[in-house]
Amino acid sequence: MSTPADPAAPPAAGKVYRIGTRSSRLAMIQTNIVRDALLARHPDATFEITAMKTMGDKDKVTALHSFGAKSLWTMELEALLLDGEVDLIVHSLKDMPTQLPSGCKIGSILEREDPRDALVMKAGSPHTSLADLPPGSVVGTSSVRRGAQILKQYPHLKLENARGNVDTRLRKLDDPASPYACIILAAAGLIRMSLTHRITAYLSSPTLLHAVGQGAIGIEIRDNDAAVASLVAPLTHQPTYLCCLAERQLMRTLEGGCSVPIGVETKYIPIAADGTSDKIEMRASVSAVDGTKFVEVDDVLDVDGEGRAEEIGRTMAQRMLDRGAGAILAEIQKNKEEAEAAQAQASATAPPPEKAAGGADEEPVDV
Ligand SMILES: NCc1[nH]cc(CCC(=O)O)c1CC(=O)O
Repeated sequence: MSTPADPAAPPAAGKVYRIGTRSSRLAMIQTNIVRDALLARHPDATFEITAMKTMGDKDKVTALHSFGAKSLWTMELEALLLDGEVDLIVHSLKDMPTQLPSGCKIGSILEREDPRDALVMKAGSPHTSLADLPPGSVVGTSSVRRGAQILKQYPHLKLENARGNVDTRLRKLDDPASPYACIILAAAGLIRMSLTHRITAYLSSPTLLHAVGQGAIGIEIRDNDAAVASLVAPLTHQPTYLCCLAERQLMRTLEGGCSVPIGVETKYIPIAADGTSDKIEMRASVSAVDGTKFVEVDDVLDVDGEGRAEEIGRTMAQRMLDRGAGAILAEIQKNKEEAEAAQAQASATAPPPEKAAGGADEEPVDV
């Protein structure tokens, strides 16, 4: 993969580029950000948006993990990309698997929106923080990363799944009949959807480290398409790009094929022109699902191009493994396999469950 560098020749006037995306409201907003940025640079070109519901959008029942969870939301769009039906795909970077299919690559990562998680209280709640909530209060989240870190600090709170897109989750939260005292969402999604007023508090370390890639928009392209590579490269925000490469390499080194509760925070530290390297500060954690075990590392390391950025992710992952993260990961993997076996057994004996109405509005399995 080459560093997104500045531009080659502009596209021929009148050229048509097709942009693939999921059709949720947030995905469309993010796709419009990319389309507008491309159009501003290439007013003579045409950018068409192809929005689709993906398998993950349509089937809310099938055991997600048995399909390799995360790729459910990206693989059909990637098939369109590889077939030449679209020329680029706009994703929330945090929903992109760390291993892309062969023939695909990241062409650009745009400047990150606020990467933190956000606490959203039920409408009319008198509470303003997690610390404020009485014992037994229900936090709505389907993310093991969010759940584990919240239980670690607030073991007296209860977790309940809260699925659906951002609008759906807010509606469920505010329903007086729902059990939720609050939900946790990515601040970036709320901000981009003009829902900033719903943010009760921003959460960050030591309470909650965000997901790998959270808040960033990633553009996926064909790895042999030099024209589209040079079209999208100028949209890259280099500090975001390097931080996200480091985060994705951390995850790739730790996960061994399955998604696990990894939290991360990175900060890009540019150094004045004194000859020293820019640096990335990275803090990362792995937690047991119930929050009882926890490994965290934090350091500031030199970054100099994408190779060094990935090296930072690998180094920090190795330090976590040296400090016992492997045992936590193995336990999570074992629990996952047992749950899948139980599920397989249940679906072999029970009639197939009805498919939920679902829709383009569903967001991916939470991370
Ligand atoms: N899990 C789904 C998802 N994927 C990206 C975002 C928000 C935008 C982002 O983090 O870039 C969300 C919703 C959320 O977690 O609240």
